[in-house]
Amino acid sequence: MRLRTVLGIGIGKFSVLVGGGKGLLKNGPQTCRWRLQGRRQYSFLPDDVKSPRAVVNPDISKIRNIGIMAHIDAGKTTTTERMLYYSGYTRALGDVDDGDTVTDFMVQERERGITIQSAAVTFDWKKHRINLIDTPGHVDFTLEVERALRVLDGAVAVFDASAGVEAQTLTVWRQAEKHHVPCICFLNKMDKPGASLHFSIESIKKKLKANPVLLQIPIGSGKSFTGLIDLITNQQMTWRVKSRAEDGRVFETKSLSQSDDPELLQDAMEARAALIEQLQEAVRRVTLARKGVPVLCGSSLRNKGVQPLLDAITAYLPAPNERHHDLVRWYQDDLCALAFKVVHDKQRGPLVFVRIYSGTMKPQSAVLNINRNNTERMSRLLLPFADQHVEIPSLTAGNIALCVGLKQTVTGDTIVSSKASAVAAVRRAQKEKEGERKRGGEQASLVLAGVEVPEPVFFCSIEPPTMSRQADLENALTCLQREDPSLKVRVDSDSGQTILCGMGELHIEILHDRIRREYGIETHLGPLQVAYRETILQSMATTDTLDRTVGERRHMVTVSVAVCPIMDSSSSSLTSCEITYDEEVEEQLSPDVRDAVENGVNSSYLQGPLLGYPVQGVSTMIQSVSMEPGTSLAMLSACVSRCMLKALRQAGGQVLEPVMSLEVTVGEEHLSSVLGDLAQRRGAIRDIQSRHDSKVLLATAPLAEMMGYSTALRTLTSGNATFSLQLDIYEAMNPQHQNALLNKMAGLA
Ligand SMILES: Nc1nc2c(ncn2[C@@H]2O[C@H](COP(=O)(O)OP(=O)(O)OP(=O)(O)O)[C@@H](O)[C@H]2O)c(=O)[nH]1
Repeated sequence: MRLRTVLGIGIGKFSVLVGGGKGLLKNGPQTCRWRLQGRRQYSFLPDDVKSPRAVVNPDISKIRNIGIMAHIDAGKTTTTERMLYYSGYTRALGDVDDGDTVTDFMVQERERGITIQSAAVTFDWKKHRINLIDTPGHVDFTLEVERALRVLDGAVAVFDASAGVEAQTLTVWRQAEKHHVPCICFLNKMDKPGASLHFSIESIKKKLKANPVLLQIPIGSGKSFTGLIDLITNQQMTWRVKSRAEDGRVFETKSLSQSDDPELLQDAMEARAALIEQLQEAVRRVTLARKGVPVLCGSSLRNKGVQPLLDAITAYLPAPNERHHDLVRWYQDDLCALAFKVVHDKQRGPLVFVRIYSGTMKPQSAVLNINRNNTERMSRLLLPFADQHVEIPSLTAGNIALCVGLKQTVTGDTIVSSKASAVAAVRRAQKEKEGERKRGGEQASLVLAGVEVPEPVFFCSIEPPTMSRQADLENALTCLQREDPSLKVRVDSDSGQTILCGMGELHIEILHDRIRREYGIETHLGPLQVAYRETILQSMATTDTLDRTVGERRHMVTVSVAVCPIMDSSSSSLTSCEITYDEEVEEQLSPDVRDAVENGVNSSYLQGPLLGYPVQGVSTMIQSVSMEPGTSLAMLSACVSRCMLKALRQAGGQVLEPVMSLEVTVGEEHLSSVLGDLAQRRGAIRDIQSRHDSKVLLATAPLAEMMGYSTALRTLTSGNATFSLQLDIYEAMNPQHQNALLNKMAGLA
């Protein structure tokens, strides 16, 4: 039978009948049984399924804003589902493979069994409020993880214990490091035959360069994995689950040592309690300082180890007031919040997720968006519970909320209560930072750092079914862009076509699907193309003169520019272009003329001379500008642009192509065919590692050669391989491949 996850709406009571050593827990269609065997039984599931309205609103020290992050398929969603179940917020265990989980509520997520957008849920666990964000593992949705980490205080990194650290684990770990987010590691899938505690711990040390603090060891392995020993409390926990149908709510704990002398036992217990407290405090300090990461194990799918993980979240991860957010302290008790995600709701319009850093948020109030310098009215305030939201009267610092009514706010914006409170915060900041105020930094210093948006590597044209739907398509794309800053949309100046730029094949495919389902527009996508870049190989100086008479007016201008390459091939981030001036020229030019010159240079950077791709890694020096009186600024810009094109052409154009790093996990028997295929894709093998009976192949390959790789790999290995692909670097193409590309683009090949 397919179980459905129902939230706490109109729910009847569980009835618990205990008799003759047997328990029976009834819950509508589900019935769970357990047997009492004279040992203590723990069940944290309350009698009722709780409504998200019932979430406790504790002191800030008892709030945990955490994210769940991992490589794709490590089990984040399954773990989150168990957390909601054991904390009493769902009445059935959602299953990603059945497509009925709470947090993967998008149709595409349920169909594909993957997380695409990070979902937020709020629940409580032992008097703590946990605001949890389940983030996607697929590399195409990395920005979702980054956005979530920006506003979290702690994270749980979930591992497949048979695979240890995988490619995307490394990426998300680095993101957590960047935002100084303390982490706990959860070694999931301990029930898999290849699961290994030792292997996983070693890979955490070696690949993440982290210091694992092992808090539990598993009892049994693979199919015989039954529970854990808690190394701090010295207790063993075993889950009496024989089949998948049993839900693991019940597990037993027994003390490892017993004594007959009650007095001695009492003394020992007290001493032990003091020791444990000290130890726990030490583990906590180490975790918060990111000097070590607590490691726990379990199997979410088999319902083992999730309750101790929840305990560890409350014990070791920081409360919001234990994290140092430098920029917000100037607001003191005034409202300061960061918008970290926007979703579009058909009925309610844009819903903005915010993290409140200070002060209190209330519905029916006006707030100031510092980034946009405008005042907006928030109509309602909601508590997120996946796609179900609960209206609340107010929310205090340290929490995550959903705002209705903010129409202009986008991801990365800072929201405060009023202009007056922003000015007061500036004053406080200035007082504190007296003497070291940065140039023009007043406003900027109050804006919380936004989120870095990665460069899209793929693009394709998108067309509505008929021109009459063009406006609808534009509206859909505007909404989708507000939700997803990694989607870029532009209009091709030559063809007039609308172009989508995204992070990968899956990203574009999902967007296409969402436009169809959510906005009812059947669009046509052009072939997926690689986002190349252009640069130059050598320095070049050129002069150009424009002499044109328009009507009565003669426009005459002569400019000289020098371009030179400034390529930094050591990083994947694109080296932006620069504009500099000869000293004497700089002094002569008025601000208007400078703007016109820079417009001309920048427009030439947008479309390179070879194939019309954006130019990067070029520094331009303006050597001279001489204009006859009466020449317009538009003509000046046009002349600069033309001169730049000439200079870039003469400097020898070079195409840069995105090169991806690739990790393929494949059974030994298919290794040679995967290697052979990669050689044909201009792949370069960096390393081949052994992992149990599989091989892990680390390689780089140009993105242009990796189109449709998932289908090719599935065919080559009969579906027995997984891979992940992410941008490594933009690299100069060799002359042979560049010529082939130029011919192809010119329609000659
Ligand atoms: N054997 C085993 N399988 C598990 C366990 N936890 C999850 N799985 C399975 O692993 C697959 C992926 O689980 P998910 O919970 O969707 O993983 P995820 O990390 O949320 O995946 P993405 O969000 O798509 O990155 C599903 O088929 C689960 O049933 C576990 O403890 N043991």
